[in-house]
Amino acid sequence: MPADEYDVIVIGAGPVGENVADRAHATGLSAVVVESELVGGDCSYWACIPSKALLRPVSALADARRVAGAAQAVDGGLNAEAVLARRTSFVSDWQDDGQAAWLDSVAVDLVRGHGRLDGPRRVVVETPDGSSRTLTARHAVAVCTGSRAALPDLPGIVEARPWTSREATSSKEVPRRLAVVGGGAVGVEMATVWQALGAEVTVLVRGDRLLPRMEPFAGELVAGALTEAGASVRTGISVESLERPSPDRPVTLTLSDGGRLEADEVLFATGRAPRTDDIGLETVGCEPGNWLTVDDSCRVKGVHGGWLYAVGDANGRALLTHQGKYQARIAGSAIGARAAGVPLLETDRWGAHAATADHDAVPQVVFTDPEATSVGLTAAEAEDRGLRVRVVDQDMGEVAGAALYADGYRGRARMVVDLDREVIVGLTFVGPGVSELLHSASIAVAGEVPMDRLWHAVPSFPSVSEVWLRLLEGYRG
Ligand SMILES: Cc1cc2nc3c(=O)[nH]c(=O)nc-3n(C[C@H](O)[C@H](O)[C@H](O)COP(=O)(O)OP(=O)(O)OC[C@H]3O[C@@H](n4cnc5c(N)ncnc54)[C@H](O)[C@@H]3O)c2cc1C
Ligand SMILES: NC(=O)c1ccc[n+]([C@@H]2O[C@H](COP(=O)([O-])OP(=O)(O)OC[C@H]3O[C@@H](n4cnc5c(N)ncnc54)[C@H](O)[C@@H]3O)[C@@H](O)[C@H]2O)c1
Repeated sequence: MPADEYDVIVIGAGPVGENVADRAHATGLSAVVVESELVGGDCSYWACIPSKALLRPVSALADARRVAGAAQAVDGGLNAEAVLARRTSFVSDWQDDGQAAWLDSVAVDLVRGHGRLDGPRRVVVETPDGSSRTLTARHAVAVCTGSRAALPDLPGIVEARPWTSREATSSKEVPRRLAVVGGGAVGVEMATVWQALGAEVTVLVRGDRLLPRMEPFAGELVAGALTEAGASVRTGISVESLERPSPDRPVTLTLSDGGRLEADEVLFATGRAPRTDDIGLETVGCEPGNWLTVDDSCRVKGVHGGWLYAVGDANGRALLTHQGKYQARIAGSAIGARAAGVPLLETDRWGAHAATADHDAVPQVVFTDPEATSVGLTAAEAEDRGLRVRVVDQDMGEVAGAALYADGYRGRARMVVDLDREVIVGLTFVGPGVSELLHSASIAVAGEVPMDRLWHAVPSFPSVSEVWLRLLEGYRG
């Protein structure tokens, strides 16, 4: 085989690209990954890892403060310098040697540079030294190029040099005043961090609540906690223009209610755009710049020969690392099976080559204090799908394990049950320490465990997980 011919070419070495290559290689195929920045992707250096490294000290301190006896031992706030240093250590000071070595250890080749499709099964890489290298794939090319922050087109936004998620997770200084635009996961997590590190934070939300994709009480509890921590959360308001007279001066936002807000930095946490605009999609009959539409094996629809895959953020199905890695496991094995000429792929619902969970069982933990977690459908989404549901709510403060976990525990849970199938289709837990509870809910939802059988899954006393018993009792009456 000539040196630059592989069975599989992966464009983008984020967590998803790494996993597609590894899974395809595990089926006996040769694989190469093309990466233009750092092996490990946004997730490792400017998203999940640094944000969680910054958030963990916030919740650890808050947890201690909520337990009499331990609270008395806490006599100060966070040490911002140490928190930022911990973050920097978790991102290996933005060096990717460790992750590049991992690729090597699983026998996946790495080509550094910007990859672009150049017709069917061909990728041209513009390498850092300005030369180009052509790779050809015998079986498949997987686009795993991720997403970037989407900024609204507002007057003055370029001159304002706003923070995106990249600056919000990598800043080495705490701004005195930070305006956060957007109340999704990035907005609330970063507001939590920077407020706790000493910034004066104002969150500007154009809708009526934070975390609009979750049950309404999630945003309400997180907004309440942010406000108690000293942040200002303003709903029903948007930014109309920005003005920063010079880079070293504050930025002034003009708001939709006619008011103005001055800040030292402004973070736009207003969603994501696919990195599919400059990857040669036009050479294979696809429209550049869009989320790539795929089937459940992550194969791009409408491409002759079925050799092009899009996995992870690039397909827009669920912008989460764990969900992208799940898709990567499915796509990697589907590529392997197709290459081996396996006639029937298991593409039915919950089959080995179908990313069914993307539709019905996407888990998410928003690592604010309190944590906001969910899997499956909200009550409103279930009703939109025409399901006949029963909703059971539970105040988590009434659960003995929760009361022991934190004095005055505040949290809430909601279970959404499909009455026709007698299975749970959605679960939401909001409260301190609930992130580790979520996987039990994912198992119930993805496993479609019957309500009658869940009755036999006994949660330990006195743990926070006894909320399960309360929800099931509420359902059975
Ligand atoms: C602030 C923040 C916090 C988050 N926290 C979480 C969290 O806690 N949990 C969670 O599950 N998700 C979280 N997410 C979402 C998560 O970061 C993404 O879902 C995940 O990074 C997607 O992985 P990916 O491999 O598809 O893309 P990426 O991680 O973006 O990787 C794509 C890679 O492709 C490379 N690339 C792009 N174009 C080319 C090209 N033409 N040639 C070569 N290489 C290219 C890029 O350089 C990059 O390395 C967070 C997101 C943000 C912004
Ligand atoms: N812990 C986690 O799992 C985690 C953490 C961070 C990010 N993420 C993922 O990363 C993705 C991106 O997060 P995000 O918070 O940037 O996006 P998002 O889409 O979740 O939220 C963006 C918010 O900004 C609002 N918005 C959009 N344009 C606006 C404008 N011009 N003015 C004011 N508001 C505007 C939207 O209405 C939305 O509520 C999400 O899909 C999220 O799941 C996950």
